Amino acid sequence: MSNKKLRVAVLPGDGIGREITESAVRVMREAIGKDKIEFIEGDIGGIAYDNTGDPLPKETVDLCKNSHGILLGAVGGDKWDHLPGDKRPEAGLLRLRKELGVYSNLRPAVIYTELREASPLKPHIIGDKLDIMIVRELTGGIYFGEKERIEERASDKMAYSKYEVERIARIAFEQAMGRRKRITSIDKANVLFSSKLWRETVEEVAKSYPEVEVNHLYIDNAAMQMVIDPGQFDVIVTSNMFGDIISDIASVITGSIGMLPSASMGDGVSLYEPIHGSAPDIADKNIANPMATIISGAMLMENSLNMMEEAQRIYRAIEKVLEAGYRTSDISTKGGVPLGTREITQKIIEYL
Ligand SMILES: NC(=O)c1ccc[n+]([C@@H]2O[C@H](COP(=O)([O-])OP(=O)(O)OC[C@H]3O[C@@H](n4cnc5c(N)ncnc54)[C@H](O)[C@@H]3O)[C@@H](O)[C@H]2O)c1
Ligand SMILES: CC(C)[C@H](C(=O)O)[C@@H](O)C(=O)O
Ligand SMILES: [Mg+2]
Repeated sequence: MSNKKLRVAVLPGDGIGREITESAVRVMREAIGKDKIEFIEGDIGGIAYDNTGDPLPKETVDLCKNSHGILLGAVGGDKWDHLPGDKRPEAGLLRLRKELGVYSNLRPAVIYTELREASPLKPHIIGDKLDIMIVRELTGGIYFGEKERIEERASDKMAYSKYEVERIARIAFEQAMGRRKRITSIDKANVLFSSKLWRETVEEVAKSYPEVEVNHLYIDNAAMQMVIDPGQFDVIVTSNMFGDIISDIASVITGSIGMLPSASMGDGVSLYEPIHGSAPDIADKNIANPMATIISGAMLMENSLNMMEEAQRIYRAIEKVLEAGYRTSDISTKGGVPLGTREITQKIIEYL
């Protein structure tokens, strides 16, 4: 990237996407100081299909590749569910991830002390601390395998190469080295060939990290363990589909899916997005929780713009807003009147 001015691509997408990205951009602008960054909008998902016939127009890919970081809202909605597979909003997002080569998706699931009551789990199950880093492989596996539909039979191939598993395993081990040095690799090696390769490869990479304790779980047991004893997890490394599922479970333990951000990285520009979807049931009502997107924006500033201090101000402001008792409706437990999307955003700005 040779541009002098820092540029962030903003892709609102569908449903609550516009509301939550607007919130994040407002907070980022305030934290950074005006005019230091240009935020340029692009279309993706259903809205892009409506405007151009393609859920990922070439202009959007060009914009992303010419930016220092990308902030995405969410894509999808009933309106586009009837479309053929490659025209669906979700296909636009998958193609973007693939085109950018962002194979490593980091999904930190952290429970804020103030939100313990919002968790569906009992306090003694949550324990003292919940701080899990889910490392999800993002550009391979069943999402991108050969697909076939012949009349009443359909298939999706789940394939992984050793190279793909090795590179994501290394990312996970590096994460673990900076944390509590414990990795849980999740697979289905009792049934799937691709999982057997996954497990063998993780074991091989583990030899270079003797300080890290490695544990393997099958996905079905992992889903149960996440609910009965989430405190056992430090870093989780897993494939594309298992990571998608286990991160939704982890998110709700933290109080709401509206709290979980993500960073997707590869060798080029990185993509930041909340882990939740376009939530069509609450779109345009000013009730969506914008915090996952705001935290994703802060991660973008930290990792892609080298603005560590400014990002820290955002993380702290969110903590202070929660400490002061402000909530959106998805995390509101005490029967008070929850704030709307715009109003909680304003509070976060006030606490910066
Ligand atoms: N990354 C993405 O763009 C992404 C991720 C998941 C789903 N989707 C798409 O989104 C659409 C809806 O999918 P879904 O309903 O299965 O999942 P979803 O994550 O959109 O919603 C699940 C539930 O969580 C709630 N929710 C989600 N985000 C919230 C927020 N920020 N604040 C408060 N509540 C929130 C919703 O209201 C809903 O009740 C589908 O078209 C799906 O394909 C997109
Ligand atoms: C919308 C969909 C393609 C996407 C995924 O499965 O990766 C979403 O669920 C996510 O978690 O980001
Ligand atoms: Mg998902």
